[in-house]
Amino acid sequence: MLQATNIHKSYGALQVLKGIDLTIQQGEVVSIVGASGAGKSTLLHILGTLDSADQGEVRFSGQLVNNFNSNQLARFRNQHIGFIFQFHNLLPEFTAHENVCLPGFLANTPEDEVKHRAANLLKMLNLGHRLDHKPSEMSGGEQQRTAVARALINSPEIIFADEPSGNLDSANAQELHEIFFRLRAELNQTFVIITHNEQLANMADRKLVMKDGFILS
Ligand SMILES: Nc1ncnc2c1ncn2[C@@H]1O[C@H](COP(=O)(O)OP(=O)(O)OP(=O)(O)O)[C@@H](O)[C@H]1O
Repeated sequence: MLQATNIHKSYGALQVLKGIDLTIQQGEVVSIVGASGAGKSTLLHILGTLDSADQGEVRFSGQLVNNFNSNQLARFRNQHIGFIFQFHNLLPEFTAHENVCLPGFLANTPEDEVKHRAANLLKMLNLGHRLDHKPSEMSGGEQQRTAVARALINSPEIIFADEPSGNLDSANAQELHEIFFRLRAELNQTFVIITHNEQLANMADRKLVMKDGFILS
């Protein structure tokens, strides 16, 4: 469902990605590991259309996104891609339910449908009792699970996660990792996950090791 070909990216004289080829199938959980500075986040941002490559192509289900303008990209991301970052980036003045609803409203999905779906997702992630809580009224694990629900609200084809459990204690990290695999089992959800957590990296269907701008395996 995702195909990246010959991706190159430099920042000034620094060549960060030197020709990455990568294909991700629907329902796969793929982890990306590698030393700090290896280019993992840069690659994830390019795959997720948050940044553009200097050279190479990114296709989703055959559709080339390289030439999309910024409005087209924003719409494409909102409808097809979910993101989870190390820090949840929830809006502090909104409740968990409102935070999850927001990308659904931006996609112009009918309001009732969005609200119903957001509540169901939060319940599915064991947050049925936290719908009306603001981020500051939730634990770190609950905040991150809310971010997972937000990533799922528009039924994305793929979710990109950058160090999703990097800010969690081991019990919450493990719960989050189990959720990823439950979502794959129940929804055939596709994930590409950058992680320094060895357990998560090894649970994935494929573990990609990045070094010096290339994928080693
Ligand atoms: N916007 C930018 N401008 C200049 N250099 C950048 C920029 N973004 C990243 N870099 C550099 O590119 C290299 C790769 O960064 P990247 O964040 O992709 O690495 P990473 O493998 O994700 O590292 P980490 O595990 O520490 O998050 C680093 O040397 C970084 O300093």
